[in-house]
Order: sequence, then C-alpha cells, then structure tokens
Amino acid sequence: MAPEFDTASPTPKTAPAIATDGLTKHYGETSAVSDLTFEVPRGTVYGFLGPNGAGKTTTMRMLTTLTKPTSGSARVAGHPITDREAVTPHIGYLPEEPPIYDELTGREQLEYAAGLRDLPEAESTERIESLLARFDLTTDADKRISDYSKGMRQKVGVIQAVLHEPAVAFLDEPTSGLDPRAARTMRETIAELADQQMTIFLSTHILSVVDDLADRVGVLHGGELVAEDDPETLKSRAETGETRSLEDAFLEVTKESSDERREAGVSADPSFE
Ligand SMILES: Nc1ncnc2c1ncn2[C@@H]1O[C@H](COP(=O)(O)OP(=O)(O)OP(=O)(O)O)[C@@H](O)[C@H]1O
Repeated sequence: MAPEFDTASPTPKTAPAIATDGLTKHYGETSAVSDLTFEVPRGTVYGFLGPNGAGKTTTMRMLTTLTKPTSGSARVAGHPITDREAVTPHIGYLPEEPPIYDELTGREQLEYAAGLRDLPEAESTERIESLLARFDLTTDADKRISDYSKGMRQKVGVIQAVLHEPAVAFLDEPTSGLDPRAARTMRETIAELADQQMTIFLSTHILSVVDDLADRVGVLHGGELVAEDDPETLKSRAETGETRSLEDAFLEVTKESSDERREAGVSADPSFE
C-alpha cells in the first residue's frame, strides 16, 4: 500500500501532506487557534501536543474541513481545506468520540464506512477482517456496538479512520480506553501505516506514545505553536538533569509560554478572557 494524493492534482508528489499558513480560529472573543504555520512531510508521524484547551481539536477540525478557519489557510494532501470534496477522500479522522452507530454491529459499522468511501467489496471485506483480527475484535464483530466497551468502540473508530488507506490520518487520542495489549497493537499499527507512507497526525496526552512514534512534535499552548522539533531535540531542551523526558520538555515549554503570556497580560486559557 502506498497512499497517493490525487493523481489529477497539479500538486507535486513531494508536496507536504499538511501545510498551514497563519491558520487562525476565533470563537467570538475566544482565540482558539492563532496564526498556526507548520508543515508535515508525507509518510511521517507528527505528534501534536498541548494542554487541555490548547486548540488541538479545533486545529484538527479545520484540517479535516469540519470547521472553517477565521483566517489563514492550509493544504492537506495537496488540496486547500476550503475544498472539502477534494480533501475528504484523502483523509481519515478519529475524533474524540468516534462516529459510530450503537444499533449496528462492529462489522456492519465498518462495512457501512467502506460503502461511504466506495471501496470495492472484495478489497474492503479482506481489509475489515484483517483489521478486526489485528485488534482482537473478530469474535465480537457481530455484536451490537451498544454492547461494546469503551475500548472496543475506540478500536472500531480507529479501524474506520484508516480502512480506506487515506494519505493522511488524523488521530485524536487513539489509545484512549485501550488496555496495554491493545495500546501496543495501536502503536505498532500506526508505525506500520507510517512505513507504508501514510501520514499520521497524532494528538495525544500520552507522551510515551509520541516519544515512540513521532518524527516531529509540535506543542500548542493557548492556541499558539510554542515549540516544534524532533522528540530528541525537544527533550534536550529540558533542563531537569540527566533523565530528560518528553514530559519534562512539554512541562517546560508550556510553562515558559504561560509565564510569557502572563507577563503580556494574556490568560493561559483563552476561554477565560
Ligand atoms: N465550538 C466552540 N465554541 C466556543 N469555543 C470553543 C468551541 N470549541 C472550542 N472552543 C474553545 O477553543 C479553545 C480550544 O479548544 P480545543 O477543544 O480545540 O482544545 P484541545 O486542545 O482540543 O483541548 P483538550 O485537550 O481538552 O481536548 C478552548 O478555549 C475552547 O473552550
């Protein structure tokens, strides 16, 4: 598998999977995302970190065409995010609450998702069965989703997000609710998908997942990108002695930015402005 961008697109194949330029979203007085400019090369894993309310979901909703930016622009898989029809065939999205129907069985939900994506039946059946097996869901695949645990629902949500082999997958907390074995399967699956040239935009509070998988990390705070680097360089910025971790780096860059914002008279949480 090698997810390709739209071959009819004039965009060169070397174009980044995601490129944003001054991407901004205001909700009334609240500045949820401010002037976000970054690029994610194809086939890489981008760890998107930030404290609660930092603007991660808002950014992902803009990049997946679900929310319109107030200003700025972005291209995903070579297409402007203002062109929903062009972007959506090339992306998969696992939001915080996976969009699944309680009255369907797991297998029916995935068949339904494959149908929406116009996947050929033979190909989708094979892929659904292989992903169900990988996530240990085969024996429960014909039970209704209403009877699933949180982790089982999460597995269906993730399978649904990557079923059509999108060029870019946006995953919000993919390991949420998963037991340690399932969380490991998830990490291995994400690594494999990236090896197969899928670009993964990964938002999570589990820093060890980002440390394991991300080629590059962006830290959002108060809607602004306050640090961006590869995990090793980011860790080396932490001044906490010999055992420098991504957690130390995260706490430092978000604290520095809080201090600067406080000095500038800006609340760390824009919702309280
Ligand atoms: N629909 C909305 N209407 C008004 N304000 C919103 C809306 N969605 C988000 N916000 C505000 O925008 C800011 C960023 O929220 P967002 O959900 O993007 O953060 P997040 O980084 O995803 O947080 P978390 O880690 O807690 O999920 C917050 O101040 C939030 O209150």
